[in-house]
Amino acid sequence: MSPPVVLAIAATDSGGGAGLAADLATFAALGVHGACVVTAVTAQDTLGVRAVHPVPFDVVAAQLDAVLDDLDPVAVKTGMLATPEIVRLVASRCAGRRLVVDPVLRATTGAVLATDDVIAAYREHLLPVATVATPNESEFAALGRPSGPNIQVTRGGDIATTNDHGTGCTHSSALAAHLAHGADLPTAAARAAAYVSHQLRLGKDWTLGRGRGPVAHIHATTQGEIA
Ligand SMILES: Nc1ncnc2c1ncn2[C@@H]1O[C@H](COP(=O)(O)OP(=O)(O)OP(=O)(O)O)[C@@H](O)[C@H]1O
Ligand SMILES: Cc1ncc(COP(=O)(O)O)c(N)n1
Repeated sequence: MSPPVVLAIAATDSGGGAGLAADLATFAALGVHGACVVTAVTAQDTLGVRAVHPVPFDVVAAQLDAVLDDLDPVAVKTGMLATPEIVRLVASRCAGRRLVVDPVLRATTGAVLATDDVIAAYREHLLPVATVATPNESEFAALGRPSGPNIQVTRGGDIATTNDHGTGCTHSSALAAHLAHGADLPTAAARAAAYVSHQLRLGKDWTLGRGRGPVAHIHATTQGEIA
């Protein structure tokens, strides 16, 4: 049987920890086929963001058309959306699907990834059509503390690790993957939290880069079989 298709609409992270790298690795780990629409290219590593280059709007729209026309994703997750025009496009084209919105406004390392007009577009256009939105505390505050059953504020957890770059991306992608498999929202949320804490535990002693390392997205036993 074919796997469900899940679409990630987000930005690249050259360090491979956050954004689309985290999204596609999580999709692979959880048995869904991942499609991706690139909204921006970031020059980034475990220490910080050096540059952000938004993809032109018509190229983002063309990627989205291609995926929606041909692959009919059962669930969509959004990460960094870069411009208010992209936020509005995603809201109009993805409303009605299982839509997980992770409002990426700032990197853990401090860089601002969304301007005020992007935040306003989230509030007006994207949050109202989300199946679930997963801001962390500071994103929740920046969005004006929106209320509603579809707002699930994320709050870190009890695993002590500095290898947590891309945790929010990983969590929202896991949520979308479980929704695509047919889980209801409470079940998908519980499974996503369990996946993230399990993978954070597996990667907590890794030393990749000099800053905040990535989550170990793929189960450790596969490493033993390959190496
Ligand atoms: N240290 C941890 N131990 C266990 N679970 C965690 C931990 N950190 C995060 N999680 C899980 O991942 C979810 C998302 O984490 P968090 O709230 O830190 O996201 P975030 O701040 O958006 O992350 P990022 O800044 O990487 O995008 C949490 O709700 C929780 O389920
Ligand atoms: C392309 C991209 N998307 C999302 C994040 C947020 O992840 P984090 O908060 O872990 O830095 C990021 N840093 N870069």
